[in-house]
Amino acid sequence: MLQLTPWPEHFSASIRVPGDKSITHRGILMSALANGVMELTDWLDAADTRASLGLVQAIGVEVLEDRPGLLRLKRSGELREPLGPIDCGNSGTTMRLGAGLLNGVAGLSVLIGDESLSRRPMARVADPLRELGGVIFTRSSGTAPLAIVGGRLRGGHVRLAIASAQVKSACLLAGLTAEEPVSVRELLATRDHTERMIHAMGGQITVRGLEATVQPGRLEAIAFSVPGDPSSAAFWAAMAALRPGRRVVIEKVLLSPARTGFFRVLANAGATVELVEEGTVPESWGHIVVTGNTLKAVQIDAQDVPAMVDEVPLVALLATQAQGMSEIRGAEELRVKESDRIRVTTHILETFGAAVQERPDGWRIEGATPLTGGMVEAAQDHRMAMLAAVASTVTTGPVSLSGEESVAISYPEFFRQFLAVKGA
Ligand SMILES: O=C(O)C1=C[C@@H](OP(=O)(O)O)[C@@H](O)[C@H](O)C1
Ligand SMILES: C=C(OP(=O)(O)O)C(=O)O
Repeated sequence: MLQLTPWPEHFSASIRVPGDKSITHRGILMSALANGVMELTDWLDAADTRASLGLVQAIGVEVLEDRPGLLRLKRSGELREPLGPIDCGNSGTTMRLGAGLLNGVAGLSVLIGDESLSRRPMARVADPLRELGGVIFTRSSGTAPLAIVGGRLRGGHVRLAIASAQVKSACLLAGLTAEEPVSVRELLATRDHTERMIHAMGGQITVRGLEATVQPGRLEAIAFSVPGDPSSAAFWAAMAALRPGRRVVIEKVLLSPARTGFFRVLANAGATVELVEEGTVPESWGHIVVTGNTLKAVQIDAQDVPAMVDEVPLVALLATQAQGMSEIRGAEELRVKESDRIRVTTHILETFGAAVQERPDGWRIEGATPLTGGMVEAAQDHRMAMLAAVASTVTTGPVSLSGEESVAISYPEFFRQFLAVKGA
């Protein structure tokens, strides 16, 4: 249990956040489909990406170097059938992208996960892979464990019924080892790191609007530096935006438009937000400066969600400090993340005294309301733990937070940095 005491009204900080989780996962997983040595500098070393590392090691990828700041991986020979079940831990990305990748491994692969991951929907990935000819089983509830009989995928065309970069990516990775090309049509544009990385690694991929088509073929390994994760940067940006007179600079962050929706919402709410591009490899990256001003209410709907899906709970927190009625709709996907993030966010914000009306797909939130503090639980969800910590920077009283160790999933150094910035 962590005791978080109230913060000063104003502060100014410069922060470096860990490497992007989505890009690190893809770099690790795609090393299994490549010739040569894959080299990731500034990779995210956290529990979720370690699950992906375990997965590729189980099928024959060799770790040449694994140290802070540098990961070097090489596929040795043909991919081999894993000896036992592969534990994806808490990581949906490992399980779903892994389900696609393992179609290219002859034999049986079984994917298991922790209690939270074992509750999350996997039929969404098993169904389209089956449509492409894959042989894949889930429990009758459509959840993990997953069993994949590899080497059978034909290829073809699938149309996805939900907006999910993980499901799209699973189909594209499966397509690289299929007999025929795979085309995936998505519902709304989601993060396109997989498409970009296939292209950068010499794969044949075309993207037209919402449809991506990949040709089967081996990739070539690449070396690149992973920019900071905008979903981790969002916690610092929110802390600054919550009060006039606060300012943060976040260095070397991924600025891909498919990931920066939250920063656009901050600007619409009245914060001063600058995204300054400094490079374009492996994708646009640069620094972000956020200065707090008086906030006004925001309106979010389904179209806005994919570019900020993991940041939506922070929008709810901001709405409690914004003048007027904010409405967040079309975010029902949050209910099937590591926790039911709509319910847990409501619980945290209500405990602190906010005026929150929960809906099936989001919230109506009336602001601005003073937040008191109190005792909250992160529901073993890293993003809920960090949400509560960000909220504690504007509460009048202390916050007791349990489940704070969950930050090891995506941002192990979060609380160390948080206390350092506060000067505690
Ligand atoms: O593709 C990815 O790397 C991710 C996609 C999103 O999930 P969905 O595909 O379920 O929307 C996101 O919530 C997750 O943290 C990472
Ligand atoms: C939803 C998340 O990750 P995953 O789906 O990979 O567990 C997240 O990091 O917020």
